[in-house]
Amino acid sequence: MRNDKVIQVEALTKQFGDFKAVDHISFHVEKGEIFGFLGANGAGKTTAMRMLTGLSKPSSGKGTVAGFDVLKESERIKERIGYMSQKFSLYEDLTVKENIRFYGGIYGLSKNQIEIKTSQILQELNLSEVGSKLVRSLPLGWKQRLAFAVSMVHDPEIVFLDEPTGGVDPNVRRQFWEAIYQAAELGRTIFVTTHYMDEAEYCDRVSIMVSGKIEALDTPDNLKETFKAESMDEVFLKLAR
Ligand SMILES: Nc1ncnc2c1ncn2[C@@H]1O[C@H](COP(=O)(O)OP(=O)(O)OP(=O)(O)O)[C@@H](O)[C@H]1O
Repeated sequence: MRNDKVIQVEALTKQFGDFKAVDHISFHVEKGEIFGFLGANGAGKTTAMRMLTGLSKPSSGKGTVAGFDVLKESERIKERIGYMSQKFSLYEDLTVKENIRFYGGIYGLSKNQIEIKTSQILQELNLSEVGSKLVRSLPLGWKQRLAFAVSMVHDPEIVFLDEPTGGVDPNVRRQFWEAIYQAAELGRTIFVTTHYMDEAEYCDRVSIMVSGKIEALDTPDNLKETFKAESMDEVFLKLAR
């Protein structure tokens, strides 16, 4: 892992009226890192992620994502990142191939690049046989893997995953995590929110957000040691209750 900071923020804050949904968070993420972003419901994860992905303007604070300023260069940031939301954005009424082509087009890939990417993704995901099927007909786990691949169609430096594995069983989640590891091995940085504490164990480092603030940030092993806990589940319960 090289020591490049691909995300670096200082005192980043988002205020809705008098309420600070994100309250002066400061942290960095290194290139190729799998960074877990944890917190109970309503802790402020999605709000923070929206600021990091250029979808929402911070109320105060500063920082860079992929080398661009979160306050002034949100459009540049969007070009350099991938994003997979909780309700991932595949079109159910389009086929697998059509979805890949559509997003390739959105990200400005040439026709040729789109064709190459399409066969690459279908092959990597073992989806060649269902390329012409409607996304609607695929099992949820396949859709999640496809959405992840599509979020990287433009070779982004950082991929933001917002609870990417909701609703599928542990086996299917493990397969998804294999895909995450593969992407990280290629030097891609992964920023992932999850409610599953076994997934937190798979991350290089984990931050835990409580009421808009980052209350802890370290490797899973160090967090367990610091909080005298057997598992990340216990760490999370001690902090976020
Ligand atoms: N546009 C908004 N206006 C006012 N309050 C908001 C807005 N967006 C979010 N909030 C509030 O900010 C807080 C943090 O919400 P956020 O969605 O970031 O939490 P979260 O950690 O992502 O939760 P979850 O895990 O449920 O997605 C919540 O109390 C929410 O009600």
